[in-house]
Amino acid sequence: MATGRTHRPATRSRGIPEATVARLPLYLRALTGLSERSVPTVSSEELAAAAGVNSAKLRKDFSYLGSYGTRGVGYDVEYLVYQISRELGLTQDWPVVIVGIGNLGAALANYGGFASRGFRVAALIDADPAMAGTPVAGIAVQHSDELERIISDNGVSIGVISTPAGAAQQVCDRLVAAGVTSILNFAPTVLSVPDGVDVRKVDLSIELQILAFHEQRKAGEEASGSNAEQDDAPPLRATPASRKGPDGDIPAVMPA
Ligand SMILES: NC(=O)c1ccc[n+]([C@@H]2O[C@H](COP(=O)([O-])OP(=O)(O)OC[C@H]3O[C@@H](n4cnc5c(N)ncnc54)[C@H](O)[C@@H]3O)[C@@H](O)[C@H]2O)c1
Repeated sequence: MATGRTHRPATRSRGIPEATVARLPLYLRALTGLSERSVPTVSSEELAAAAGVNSAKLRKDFSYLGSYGTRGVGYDVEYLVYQISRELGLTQDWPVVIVGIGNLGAALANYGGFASRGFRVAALIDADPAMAGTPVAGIAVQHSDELERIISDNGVSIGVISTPAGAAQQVCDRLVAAGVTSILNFAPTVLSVPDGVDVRKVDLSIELQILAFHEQRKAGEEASGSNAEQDDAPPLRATPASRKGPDGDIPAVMPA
């Protein structure tokens, strides 16, 4: 669900394109489901369907991992889980801090999916002195005066920002100065970071706006279909890629 982009070149150092990296979590989620059902092998078509990705693209993605499957058998589920987890750096524990423990920060802290994917919530930080010591998801909130010490003590490299937009850049600067090199930003603002720091932005309202665009387009197509002669303007239509979800990272539009 993360939108925006990382501040990195399109191809990572080991030669895996960013678009492939962005799909690896989708494969992993599908594979984890198969693993939980003790399914031993899976074909590229089955896995592609489960991940919502085109199967040719899946095979290309897996070739970057050196994983080609066995003809007639498919891919070994457990080995692929291991390979992708290793590639994503999930075979190690990642301590994460969440800054801004309001509605969203508390919901994120309570989300069980982080820990099961190797992300341990090491600390919850908020600027409101009244919140200091308050337990959220079983962790006592700490005051933001402690931010630098917390980052250093816990060896944190990943920070989540869920403060109001006006505070996000300052929080980001402090996180980076304290040693954080990856930031997941929920605040509706663009963050400036130095080279070497990755930022991913999550904005549900942007996702909704994209859906609204498609809804409007569908309604326009219906209207022009039933009353085509009255509509001179060419409607915008989505490219096929924009309908594919994970395959089409940025929905593109072009004149019909
Ligand atoms: N990305 C999304 O899809 C999405 C969805 C919902 C909300 N948001 C955004 O997430 C942010 C939080 O929303 P919310 O509803 O939880 O707000 P909220 O007001 O409930 O919580 C914000 C918290 O941040 C704390 N805070 C303020 N300044 C701080 C600072 N400098 N350092 C540390 N903590 C600080 C406040 O004390 C408060 O507890 C907002 O920017 C909002 O727009 C994004």
